[in-house]
Amino acid sequence: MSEREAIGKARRIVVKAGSSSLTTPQGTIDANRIDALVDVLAARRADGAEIVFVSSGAIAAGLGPLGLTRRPRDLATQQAAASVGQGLLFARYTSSFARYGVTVGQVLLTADDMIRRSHHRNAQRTLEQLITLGILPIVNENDTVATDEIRFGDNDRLAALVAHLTRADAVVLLSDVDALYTGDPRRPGVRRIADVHGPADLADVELGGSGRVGTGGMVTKVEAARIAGVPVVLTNAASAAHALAGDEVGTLFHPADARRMSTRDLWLAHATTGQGRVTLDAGAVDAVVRRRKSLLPAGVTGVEGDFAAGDPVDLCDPGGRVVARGLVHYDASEIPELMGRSTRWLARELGAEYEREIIHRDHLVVLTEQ
Ligand SMILES: Nc1ncnc2c1ncn2[C@@H]1O[C@H](COP(=O)(O)OP(=O)(O)O)[C@@H](O)[C@H]1O
Ligand SMILES: N[C@@H](CCC(=O)OP(=O)(O)O)C(=O)O
Repeated sequence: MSEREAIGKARRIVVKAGSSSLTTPQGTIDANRIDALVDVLAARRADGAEIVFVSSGAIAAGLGPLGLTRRPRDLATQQAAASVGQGLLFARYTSSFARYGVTVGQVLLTADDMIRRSHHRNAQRTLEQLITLGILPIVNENDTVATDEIRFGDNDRLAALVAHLTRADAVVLLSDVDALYTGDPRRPGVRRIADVHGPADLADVELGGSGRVGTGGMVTKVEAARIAGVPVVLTNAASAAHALAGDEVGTLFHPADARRMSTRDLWLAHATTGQGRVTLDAGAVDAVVRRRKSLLPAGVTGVEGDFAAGDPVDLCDPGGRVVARGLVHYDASEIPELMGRSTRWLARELGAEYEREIIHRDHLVVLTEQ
């Protein structure tokens, strides 16, 4: 069975729709296009598939009601727009799916829900239970409380992580462009790419930025496809039915072997940015990279940046190359005093709470093999 055929027969599918496919240029929900997409999802569901729908559009749908004509730059206004828009969007989905007797459940995730083990299991359980109960989950980032530091920012990678969480068989990304092209399709002379098997197929592709209301453009879609671990089809909302049927539309990204990484590690590696850098001596690099140990204060030789405990930070070898990323247990300002010290010394001199690692191995992902 070809991968296209497998998508046509997939049991569980994550479908993600971008803001531009769901909202009008005036910053309101586009009821007609939402209904048309719901028609397609309901039909595939009636065919026996379990659909998990990742819907963007909260910020874009909140612009009109807030009297804004373009996506705001500042976080507080984005949060306000998302708060208004998410409610409107979900109300529309509720009534649109009700036409088919389908009940929908809203799942708003924060990045923390992917990394903290307890939250991660919780999100997984919630999604699984919704599906078991025959409810169609509609997922978005909880933009109203997300902050710039720890935030997915784009729903393409969120969709890939949801595919891992729900053990989906395929992902369909619906955008305002019908496929990946060799360059920005707003420019002449570009060619559609039908299949992507690996990085070599992308070597000459110019991955441009987003459209008017989207986030991330092609870069985040390619990244999502890389980490999904299952076939990913990229096309536009008008071709959704064909994509779900396994027809030759859009671009098919064939899966790489990403299944071996946990969702949490994938998130750390691909969906976070280091908020600072911690430099390791050679022994610590070996411990962290090769032996997969926690990072102890004794192996740290330098610290840069202004991060807080819980933030993702990059770990660098003595030459300055990033070798791992992890969630740090200390504020940046605390580390100079701990550097080079044994945990026993720290516990004796500073108190028992300083006996802990700089980064625990469970909160650490290696980014390069040594
Ligand atoms: N190589 C490319 N192939 C296809 N589209 C591209 C490419 N480079 C940039 N783009 C742009 O990416 C946009 C889609 O990304 P985005 O606006 O983030 O969409 P969405 O809201 O659906 O997530 C398209 O409108 C297109 O103009
Ligand atoms: N969570 C945000 C969407 C962010 C995003 O990825 O947007 P898009 O590129 O349109 O899929 C929102 O609902 O506005």
